[in-house]
Amino acid sequence: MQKHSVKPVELNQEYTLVVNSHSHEGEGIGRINNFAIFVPGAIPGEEVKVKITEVKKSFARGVLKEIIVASKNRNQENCTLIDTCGGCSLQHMNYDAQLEMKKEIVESTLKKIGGIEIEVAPTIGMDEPVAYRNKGQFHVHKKDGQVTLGFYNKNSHDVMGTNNCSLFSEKINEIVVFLEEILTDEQIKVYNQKDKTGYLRNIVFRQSKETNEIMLIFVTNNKANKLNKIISLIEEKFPEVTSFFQNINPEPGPIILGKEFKLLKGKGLISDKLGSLDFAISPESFFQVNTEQAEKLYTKALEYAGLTGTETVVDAYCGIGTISLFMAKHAKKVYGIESVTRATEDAKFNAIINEVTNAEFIAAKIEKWLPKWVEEGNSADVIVVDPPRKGCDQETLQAMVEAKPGKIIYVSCNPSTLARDLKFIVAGGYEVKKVQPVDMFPLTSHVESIILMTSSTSEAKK
Ligand SMILES: C[S@@+](CC[C@H](N)C(=O)[O-])C[C@H]1O[C@@H](n2cnc3c(N)ncnc32)[C@H](O)[C@@H]1O
Repeated sequence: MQKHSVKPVELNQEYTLVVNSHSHEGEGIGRINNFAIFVPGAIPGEEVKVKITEVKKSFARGVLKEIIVASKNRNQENCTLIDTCGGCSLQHMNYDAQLEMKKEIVESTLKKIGGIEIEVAPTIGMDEPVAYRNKGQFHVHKKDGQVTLGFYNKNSHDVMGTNNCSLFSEKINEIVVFLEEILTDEQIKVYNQKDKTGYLRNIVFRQSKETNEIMLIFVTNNKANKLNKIISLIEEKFPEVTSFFQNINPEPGPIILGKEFKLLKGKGLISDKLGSLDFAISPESFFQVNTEQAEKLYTKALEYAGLTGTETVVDAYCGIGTISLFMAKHAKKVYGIESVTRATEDAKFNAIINEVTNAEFIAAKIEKWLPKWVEEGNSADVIVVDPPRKGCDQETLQAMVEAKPGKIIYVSCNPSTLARDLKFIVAGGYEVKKVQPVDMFPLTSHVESIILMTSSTSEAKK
């Protein structure tokens, strides 16, 4: 980006500009005298009036005041909270345009950070991108005696009610309203972010798409259990809530869940289905938030692996064993490696309920386990990695290329760390063959991708 000694825009002034590109967060970008202005909510092709809210050395940011010429990709029916909620940054665009933008984000990030130029496949979208979230994390807030469950405002930590959020099922929205009523009536002390006092901090929901059963997790500031009355009232009205947990989080920071979970009532697990496989999920285990799209993602992983029944597969960062079990029925042996012990236990249980006997799950950090496993002379035909947003550690990447599998499949929810890691793997003797974005998070700028890499050396296992 070019640096300007005299900025062509001034704070709080209004300007008219044409938007001609977008950022990786989906904000529109227009230029004044070649000085980039980022405008959330503006779409490439639009002419807009903006008010400048921030001026930096090489760019500025503005709020959209008026759309002078609208894009044909502008969505006309938006959520009533579009101007305040920080949740759905792409909801002002129609769905096809969102999918196209995500493809472009992946393509340009791979090129810019990874130096990889490749044709990216069109993003796999949903038939109907609504009510897709199987997990919701709501902040609990009290003002003038009234309790609200909601999300942070766009530009602050003020909590705003969700007003029937379309990302969740009707049932979750009904329970949210009911909880707001009973928490207000029962005078439950709500945690105050500012002075760090109070009891109830967050309420987390998980819902099974297959069975509709719901798990509720009450996040509290201390170990006291003041929730029994609330639980009885919910149980009476909503029999689909089958597990009630307390999670204790005394830490003052922004992380929602603490380390300790206590089952207060119910089964303690919810069950869901992906393809023909059943999965049991504990409150602390990772499970993709969009069940319908997760199934498409894992089906793609299986297609890329091209298994014939003779292969050894390593599924690194395996969670509750989703990808491992998708692969196990078509491979000789699968190793699933996961750092959260409880998730590994879920994975072992999931192998049993699906009658899979050739998958072994190991509770370990992959950056410790894989180098040792390779050093002991082991090798795999296919290595799948599906790391958290920060991507893979150097030790993992190094061990992966040293293991010389015929195929590496990389599943990622962060194009930037993906691009960084692919660059390393390419330097280690691999070629990027296929890049497939999958829309796991419709209406937001987040994008999941799956990448197939094959070895470009003859030493690797075919
Ligand atoms: C994006 S999730 C993917 C889980 C699984 N593949 C799925 O699709 O459900 C990443 C997983 O990696 C686990 N994890 C994080 N750091 C790890 C590490 N250093 N070694 C092994 N697993 C790790 C997390 O607990 C989480 O379950």
